[in-house]
Amino acid sequence: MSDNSSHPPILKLRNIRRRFKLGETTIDALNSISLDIHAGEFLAVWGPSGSGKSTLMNIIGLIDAPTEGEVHFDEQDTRVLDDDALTEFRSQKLGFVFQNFNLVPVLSALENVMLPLQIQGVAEHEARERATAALVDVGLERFRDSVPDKLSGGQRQRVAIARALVVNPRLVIADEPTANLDSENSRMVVELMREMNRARKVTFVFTTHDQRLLDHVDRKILLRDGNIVSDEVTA
Ligand SMILES: Nc1ncnc2c1ncn2[C@@H]1O[C@H](COP(=O)(O)OP(=O)(O)OP(=O)(O)O)[C@@H](O)[C@H]1O
Repeated sequence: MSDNSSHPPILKLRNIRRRFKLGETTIDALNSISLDIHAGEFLAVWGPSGSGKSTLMNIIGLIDAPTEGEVHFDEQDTRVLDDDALTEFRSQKLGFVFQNFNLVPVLSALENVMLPLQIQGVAEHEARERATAALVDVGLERFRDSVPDKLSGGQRQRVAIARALVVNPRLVIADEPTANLDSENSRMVVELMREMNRARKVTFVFTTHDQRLLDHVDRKILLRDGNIVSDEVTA
């Protein structure tokens, strides 16, 4: 973990509870979770299926709101933000990487990477330049005109990482980024994220079941039954 604990955290969660109601049944997906994420961290959340990893990532990504508790992002208490403000906040400050890549199939790699910039209202020529630079960074410039179907799984995930990074987000959230990749592509994707973290100080938080990915992290948080059972700094 980088030694920046004197700076305010990017993300501060306090006493987060997330409860789902399914008819008569209540599911406590998260119970009183508190944690801080600081700039520069490379952090994994792991734990068994159903332990609350995706629920936690949705709350960190400001996609879902907790039933109880506080989420502060860059010292902003997100409870006071309305839906439009939250959408704006997400598009400016967060990058997302998904296990299924979530690329738009009819768009080229370059157009996929341009999308978040266009959503922000960045002019076409600037969006094109920045997206091209992001594809160079992930080593895929020569595939800029290829649609996702023509790319391997590992290449698709690298396009998705370029798309997440092109907005210079404060935090990149990756939910099981290697779940659909073979071991060689998983290794490449992890190394790429690690390189972006070390060289560019990009802050990553991701979920994983993959022990090889856990070997590369600075900090790992183990969830079980919606509780943090360990929060271990390994670097
Ligand atoms: N939208 C929802 N409605 C009802 N229950 C939900 C909802 N989302 C999650 N849950 C429940 O909350 C608990 C935690 O689920 P979550 O998906 O966060 O776990 P997970 O650790 O990400 O699991 P996996 O590794 O299988 O993806 C589970 O019992 C799940 O069934």
